[in-house]
Amino acid sequence: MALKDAALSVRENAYAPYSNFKVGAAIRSSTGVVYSGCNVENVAYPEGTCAEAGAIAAMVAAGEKELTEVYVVASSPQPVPPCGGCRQKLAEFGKREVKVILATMDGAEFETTIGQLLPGAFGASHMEDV
Ligand SMILES: O=c1ccn([C@H]2C[C@H](O)[C@@H](CO)O2)c(=O)[nH]1
Ligand SMILES: [Zn+2]
Repeated sequence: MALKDAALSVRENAYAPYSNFKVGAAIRSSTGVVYSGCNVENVAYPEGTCAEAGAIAAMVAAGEKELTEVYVVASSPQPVPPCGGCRQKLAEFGKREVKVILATMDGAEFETTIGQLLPGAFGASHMEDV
């Protein structure tokens, strides 16, 4: 399945009664499998989780640890950039060059990379002396 179709499809399942802002994310793993996730909010607001986090959790639960492409779609006028936490999560499982497409429901797409979203990322190399 195409990443775009997977992201649009899973977005319909988003649970966002507090923000009314539904987000869908799809990632392709290094084996070519597509995993998807949607945002899941909670009445205790900080307990809500992002679409990107859901897709990554699905990939890891399936036994995979490398993502090679990301697609995020939301019903906003402009493509929505992942939050800071999701940028760090994406950087954990994807190389800097990995393409990230941010899209709107109207079909507008903005292309970036994990490295551009999180320049100077904290990584394992920073702990080498520990
Ligand atoms: O990239 C993003 C940005 C926001 N949200 C969710 C979190 C929250 O449920 C709602 C409003 O911030 O959108 C995501 O899932 N991914
Ligand atoms: Zn997030």
